[in-house]
Amino acid sequence: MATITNTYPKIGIRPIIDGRLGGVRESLEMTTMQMAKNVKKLYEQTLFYPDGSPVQCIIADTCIGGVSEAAACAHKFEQNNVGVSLSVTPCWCYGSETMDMHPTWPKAIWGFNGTERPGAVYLAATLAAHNQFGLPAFGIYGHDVQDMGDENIPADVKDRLLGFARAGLAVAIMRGKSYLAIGSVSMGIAGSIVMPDLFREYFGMRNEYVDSTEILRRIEKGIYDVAEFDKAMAWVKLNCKEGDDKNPTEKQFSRLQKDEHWAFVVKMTQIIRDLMQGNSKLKELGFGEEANGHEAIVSGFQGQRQWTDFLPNGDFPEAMLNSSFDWNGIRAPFMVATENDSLNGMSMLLGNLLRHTAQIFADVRTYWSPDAVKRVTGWQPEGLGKDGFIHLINSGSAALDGTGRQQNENGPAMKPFWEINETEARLCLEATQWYPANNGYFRGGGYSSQFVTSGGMPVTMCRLNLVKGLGPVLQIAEGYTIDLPDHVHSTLNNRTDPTWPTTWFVPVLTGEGNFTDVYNVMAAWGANHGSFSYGHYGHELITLAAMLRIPVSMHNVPGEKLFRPAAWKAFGSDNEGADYRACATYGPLYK
Ligand SMILES: C[C@H](O)[C@@H](O)[C@@H](O)C(=O)CO
Ligand SMILES: [Mn+2]
Repeated sequence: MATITNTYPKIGIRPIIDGRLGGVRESLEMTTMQMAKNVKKLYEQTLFYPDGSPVQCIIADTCIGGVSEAAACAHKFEQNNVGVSLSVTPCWCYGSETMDMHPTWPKAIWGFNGTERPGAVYLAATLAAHNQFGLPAFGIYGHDVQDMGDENIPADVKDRLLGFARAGLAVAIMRGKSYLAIGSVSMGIAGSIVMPDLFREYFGMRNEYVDSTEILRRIEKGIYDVAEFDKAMAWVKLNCKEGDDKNPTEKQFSRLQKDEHWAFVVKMTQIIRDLMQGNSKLKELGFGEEANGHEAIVSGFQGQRQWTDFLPNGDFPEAMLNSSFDWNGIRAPFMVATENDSLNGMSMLLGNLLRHTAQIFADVRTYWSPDAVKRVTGWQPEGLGKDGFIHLINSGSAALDGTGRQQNENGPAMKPFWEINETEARLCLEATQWYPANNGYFRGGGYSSQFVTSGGMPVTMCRLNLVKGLGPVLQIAEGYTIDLPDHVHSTLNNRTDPTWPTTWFVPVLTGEGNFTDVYNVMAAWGANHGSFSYGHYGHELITLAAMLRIPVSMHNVPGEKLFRPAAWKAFGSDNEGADYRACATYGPLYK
C-alpha cells in the first residue's frame, strides 16, 4: 500500500548557547542541553499523534552557539522529518546567528526567565530578528524568575510550550495531505465549490477529486473487502438500531429494499474510507490501483442531490467514518464532511488535529429565543439556556461520539479514541437510532443517524469562511451543550427533522462583539455549517490560525489565553485588528 504510515513530523528542539569558549560556553553546556531534554520529555509524555502514538522530538547534536551549528542542526532536522521548531536557552546568545531560518516550520523560542544569565534577553533579541526577517516566531518566557539550573518547567511555560506544539504539529501533519472531494457542488453550497488555491497556499494541501460514480463502480464490480463487509453487516445488525419509518406509507421502501440499502451503505462506508487512505487488502484482491487511496486527511461527499435523488444517502458512511469506532473496534475518527462542504471539512480537521477527538458537523439551524420557546412549549428557559439556545442539526456527518455518552472526570465527554472504552462505544451506539431517510429529501433512501447530545459538555464550535478579497477567516464560539426537558425537546425537534441528530448549544456570552447575546452569535455565523467538539480549545484554534496566517473574525476566548507570534504585537494593540493586519502582511504560509 502506498499510504505512508508512522511518518508523522517530529518536533525539533534547538538548544541555543553563548558561543564564547574558554569559560562561558562550557559553564552553560549542561544546563542548556538539559532544558532541551526536559522539553522533549514533556512533549513525549503529553502529546500524541493522530494514531495515538507519542509525539517524537529530536534535539540538535550540539548546542548551537553560532551559524555553523545552526546549519548542522537544520541539516539534521531536514533529514529527520522535523516539522516544528522550538529553540530553548537559559542565557544570552547571538540572535540572527543561531535562529531557525526555515521558511515554513512553525517556530517558538523559550527564553529561560533567570537573571544569572539572561535567556529572556536572547528571546527578545531573536524575536526582533524573526520580525525583521518576516519569519514570525512565538515567544515563551515564564512569569516568575527561576534560579539557574532549576529543571522545573513552570505551569505557565508548560501551557505555552504545549499550546505552540499542538498547533505546530497540526500545521505539519496536514501539509502534503489531501482534501478528497467525492462528487461536486452540493445544492449550491459555496463551501463545496472546492478552491484549490486555498488548500495549497494556506494549508500546504492538495485537492483530489473523484466523481461519485466511483463509489457505484466499486460496489458493482466488487472492489471492496468482502470479508470485512460480512463482518460489518453482522456488526450493524447487532449494533445499529433501525428507527420506525416516518415516511408516508406510499413513500416507504419495502423491507427487501431497506435491507439492500443497509448493504449498500455499509459498502459505501468501506469505499469512502478506501478512497481516502487506501487499503492493502484491495491489492491482495487484485485491485492494485484502488489499493493506493488519495492520501486524504479529510474528505467530503456531495450526496445531495444527484446521488441522493437516486441512491441511498451518505448519512451512515459519514456518521460512522466520523465516529471513533466501527466494526473494526475503537479507532481514530476519519474526517468526512457532508455536502462536500470543504470549508467545514477543514474546520473539522483543525479541531481534530488539535484535540484528536471526533467532530460533530452540523447545520447551524435555529436560534430559539426564550420568548419563542415559551410561546411554542409553554416552558420558560432557565439555567445555561435562559438567554436562548441554538439548534445544531444535520443529517449525516455528526460523529456518534456527539451523543455525549463517553465520560471523563467532569461528566459527559468526547475523548481521543485511545481513551474510549468498549462500554462507552456501546453506549454511543445504543443512544443512536438509524431512521429510514426522509424520502422527501432523500428519494434514494438510506439511513439517517438520530440522537440527542447529552447536555453539560463544554464544546468549541468553529467555521472557516472564505471571503473574496480577504481570503479565509476563522470564527470560533466556545459554549456548552444543554439538556432540555423532554417535552420541550420533542416539540422543538419535531418541528424540524426528527430523524437527524440534535445538539442544543449555548455559546458563552462575553458582552462584547458578537457575543452580546445568543442571537448575535447565530446571526454572525458565516455559513450554514459549523463543526464542534469537546472542550474549550478556542485558544488553540487561534494559535493555529495565526500560524497559517488566517485571521479570526470572531471568538469568545478570554484575552489571557491568546497566544500568537510575537510580531502580532507590532501590528497594534487591538488584538483583532492586529491579527488581520499581520495575516495580510505575511500572506498565506505556502504562497
Ligand atoms: C435535506 C436538506 O437538504 C439538508 O441537507 C439541508 O438543510 C442542509 O443540510 C443544508 O446545509
Ligand atoms: Mn447541511
